[in-house]
Amino acid sequence: MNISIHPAVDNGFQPATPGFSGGTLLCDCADDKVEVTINSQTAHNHVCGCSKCWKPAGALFSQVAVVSKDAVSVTANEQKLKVVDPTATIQRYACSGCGVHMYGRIENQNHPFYGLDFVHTERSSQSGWAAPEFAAFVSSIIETGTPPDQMGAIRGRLNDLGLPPYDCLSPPLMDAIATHVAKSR
Ligand SMILES: N[C@@H](CCC(=O)N[C@@H](CS)C(=O)NCC(=O)O)C(=O)O
Ligand SMILES: [Zn+2]
Ligand SMILES: [Zn+2]
Repeated sequence: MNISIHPAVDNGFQPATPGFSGGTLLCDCADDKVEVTINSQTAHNHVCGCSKCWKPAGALFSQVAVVSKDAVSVTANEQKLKVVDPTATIQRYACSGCGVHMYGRIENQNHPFYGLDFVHTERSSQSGWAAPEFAAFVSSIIETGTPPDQMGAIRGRLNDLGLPPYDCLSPPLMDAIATHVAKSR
């Protein structure tokens, strides 16, 4: 079976470039592209199988990383951005022309990841971004139509790519969330 996880990982991927300090993300519109400038390297890059994260056509997973919200600014055609689901924890700003999600922001100041934005660095023409490290919300791809009997092969492919599969976030991130909850009690 030919499994396409995501175009940015299907043929392997490069490690981050030391000292890389950011770049620009562009939407998929032919004209008047939305541009988001990121003045920093990203962290915790991963592929996500959940139904809410933006996936390129044909991909089973999204690729998404975090970066300080202070490093993120919309530098062209901001008027095209719309929040996909205002009730979601992550406010995902999508281009109303092409549908590409340009950044996601958490407005709840009590959330463990408050202050971090979610970005898809494959929308950048620069190389040097943080490489993906793991696969999150893997079982969630069933919710959007993947037959359950393909999950063994998909988890195997993720392991082969060096992206250990988890059905929520990775253990270090789950520990960070639990630590935040424990401290807030
Ligand atoms: N099984 C659900 C999982 C959704 C989910 O919890 N996604 C995670 C990873 S992105 C999350 O933190 N979501 C917060 C949000 O979407 O605002 C789905 O596929 O829709
Ligand atoms: Zn667009
Ligand atoms: Zn997700």
